[in-house]
Amino acid sequence: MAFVGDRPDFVVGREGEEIKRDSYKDQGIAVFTSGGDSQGMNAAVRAVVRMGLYVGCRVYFIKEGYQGMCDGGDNFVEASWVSVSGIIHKGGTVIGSARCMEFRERPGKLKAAKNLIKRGITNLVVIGGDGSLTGAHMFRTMWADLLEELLKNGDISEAEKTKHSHLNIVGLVGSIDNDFCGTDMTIGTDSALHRIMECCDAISATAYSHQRCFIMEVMGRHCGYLALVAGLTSEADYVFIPENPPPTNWHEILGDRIKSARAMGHRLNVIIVAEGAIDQDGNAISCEMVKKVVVDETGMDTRITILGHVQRGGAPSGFDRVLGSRMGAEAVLALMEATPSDEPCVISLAGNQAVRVPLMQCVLRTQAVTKAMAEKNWAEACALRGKSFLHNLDNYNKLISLKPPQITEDAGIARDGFNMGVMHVGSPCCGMNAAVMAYVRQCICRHDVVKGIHDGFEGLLEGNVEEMTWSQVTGWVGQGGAFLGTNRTCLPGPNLPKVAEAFRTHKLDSLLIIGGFEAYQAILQLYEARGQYKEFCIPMCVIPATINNDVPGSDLCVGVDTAVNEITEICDRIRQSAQGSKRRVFVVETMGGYCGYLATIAGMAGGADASYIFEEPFGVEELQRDVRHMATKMNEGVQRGLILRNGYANSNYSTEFISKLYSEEGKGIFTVRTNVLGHMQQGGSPSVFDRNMGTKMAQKVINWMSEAMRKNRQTDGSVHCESRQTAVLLGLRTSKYMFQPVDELKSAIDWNHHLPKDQWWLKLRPLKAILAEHKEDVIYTALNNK
Ligand SMILES: Nc1ncnc2c1ncn2[C@@H]1O[C@H](COP(=O)(O)OP(=O)(O)OP(=O)(O)O)[C@@H](O)[C@H]1O
Ligand SMILES: O=P(O)(O)OC[C@H]1O[C@](O)(CO)[C@@H](O)[C@@H]1O
Ligand SMILES: [Mg+2]
Repeated sequence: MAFVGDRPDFVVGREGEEIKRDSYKDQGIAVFTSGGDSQGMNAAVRAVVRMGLYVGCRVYFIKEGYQGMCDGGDNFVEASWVSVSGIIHKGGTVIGSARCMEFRERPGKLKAAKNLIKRGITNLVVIGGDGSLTGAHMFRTMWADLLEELLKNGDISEAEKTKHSHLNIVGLVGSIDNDFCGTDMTIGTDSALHRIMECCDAISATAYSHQRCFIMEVMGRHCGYLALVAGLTSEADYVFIPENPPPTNWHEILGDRIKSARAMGHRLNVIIVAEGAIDQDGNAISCEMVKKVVVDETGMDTRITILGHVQRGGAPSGFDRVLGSRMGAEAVLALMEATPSDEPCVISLAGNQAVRVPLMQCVLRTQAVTKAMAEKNWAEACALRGKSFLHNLDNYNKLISLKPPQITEDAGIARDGFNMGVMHVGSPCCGMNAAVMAYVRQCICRHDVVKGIHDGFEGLLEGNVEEMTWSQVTGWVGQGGAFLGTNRTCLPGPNLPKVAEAFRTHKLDSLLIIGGFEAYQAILQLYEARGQYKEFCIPMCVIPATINNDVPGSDLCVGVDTAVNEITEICDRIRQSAQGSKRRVFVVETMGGYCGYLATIAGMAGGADASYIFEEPFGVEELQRDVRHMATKMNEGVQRGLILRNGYANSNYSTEFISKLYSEEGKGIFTVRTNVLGHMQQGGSPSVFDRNMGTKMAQKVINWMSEAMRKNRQTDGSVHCESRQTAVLLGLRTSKYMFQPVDELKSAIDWNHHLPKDQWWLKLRPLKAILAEHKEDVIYTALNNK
């Protein structure tokens, strides 16, 4: 979705057609949430309402899911712009949800159909899990038949039947389980993982103190996604999931694993059990059973913690708020663009893109997983869950198999492998340690030697280099900052001879730099100096890791997700601080260098009224317009305003200037307070996404590095390579990880501001504006058109 050329009151739908504001005047849309609630449902509801109003529809809530649809009456409520104010940060669903037996049966569906027809509603946005969407699919399949019966019973007229002959349905997958085939992530899963990870971190602390073994049950009646990802990102000793039951002798394996870990000096063990875990025969594996095995096999002091509904509660993560917002807006456009011959669709996430996938296809695939599990075809069940599931499973198995007992530090690891350097360049960020941990362990497994270079190039020049060990990186995945130390200012360029000498001294066969824009610059400088220094003719790679999200060649950097969450949470708290006080506007300054990603995405997640960034030039006109807009909102009952400003947005229109402007112009209407967030954005506990991304990227680099070193091994055993394909950056582009020569990325950069020329997220800004917009007469100009 984007604005069209110089006509900002038009948006373009996904298919390229123009949709004018009010182009669907008086169409009726209803939105409802169904099944288990999930964090982010409110963001989706808000987006459906506001995008629906933008295109001119009448929007209705159906309260309490299918139950409300069957019951009718007060459960149908017309929505307004204000009715979804102040809900984006709330967990659960403000319009209520239910599991409804009545709707499963024909009489229930008849009642629901009649209630819709009587209100002229034939456009539905269903937000729910696999069950809710399956129900929607059945409802639509039976629609013509239901209408026939309603007519026969005299419940509707012939005219009503003709007018409502077609039911349009678009589904949004809202469920913490991530069990619906066809989307990478369901709305709520990321937040549930946040909750689980907070608990894992907390449990680990008490487990450490008492040297205990903890068995944690996480949700997922039929799906092991939550357990799997939680296990991977908390370095759990064992994970039980339904799709991939453990070997029949799991009792012994589990016992041995725990005993070996203790022999290595580990003070604690964590075992994660999915609620729906089963064995090879399909029998449930409960926490009690696992506890008995642990106690019998090891005699360990063992405790069970069942997380339960805690996982579905609490504030949604930044990711879920943005996901819900994007999906909700896209659902409205999909409904409006649908023709009677179109199949109903589900709005799903493929990489960074919102895409429309046929509902029926997703339902059938989701049902196929159930069938595969019933037939004990585990490989098929895992494959049907999708690429991301398989990837996590593979990663988990590799990390686990990397752990003792197979490999111990004193087991005589061959020292004739490659010497692989790893360091950080740039500012620290969350997820860096996870990447180092995964890299180190897998190198050791391949019998390579990892040279950990402390404090970037400064450390290298000072000889601060050590061989890294297995146990050294235990527990690193969940830790923020950069244990290896990092340095932003010392680049190799001015010190090439000394850097070359250090490469020689440490006999480096490859180099991985995990860091920000400066990490990219460093590898580029080394690559460009290959002609003078043969020491730099080794495979080199960058993993982009910075909260700025300004590294070329990658849509996302490690560390960004944690920063977005930090900012989003702080904004929630800042806004809440003004509860009960008079109308107030907060001006919040975020980090990001020249990149406006954080201000934009955290602004979208926090429901900000405006966000000022360098990429979208603004001047007095825009500022005046926004101040007036804020005043209008306040006059109409909105109590608090939130303005985000990226630190480098404009050197003249500083944070202080903007605060003063709002203050002066808002006199008598609202007061203004300023917050400069600073380094708290870099800190905190790494989000699950960043832990996972760091681990995943390191895994990919290992494979690439090993192949590059092997291919370029000389007869004397040294490594020598010159091609541009051997100095690369690993980036996430749309939904693919790609190794791109650093040299090729040079032309994709605005070197004056250290920014990629093409930034995918800028296309989200018009949506952000629509969702924050209030008055009909306020027309936003879109960035893309400037
Ligand atoms: N086959 C079906 N036919 C009609 N309605 C269904 C069907 N399956 C589910 N529904 C309706 O959807 C509701 C929610 O389904 P379910 O309890 O499976 O939750 P869900 O949407 O899968 O969410 P989650 O699993 O995340 O809690 C059911 O209570 C029922 O009203
Ligand atoms: O709230 P209820 O009905 O107990 O639902 C619990 C179930 O909901 C889910 O969390 C999905 O929302 C399942 O994983 C879990 O088994
Ligand atoms: Mg379900």
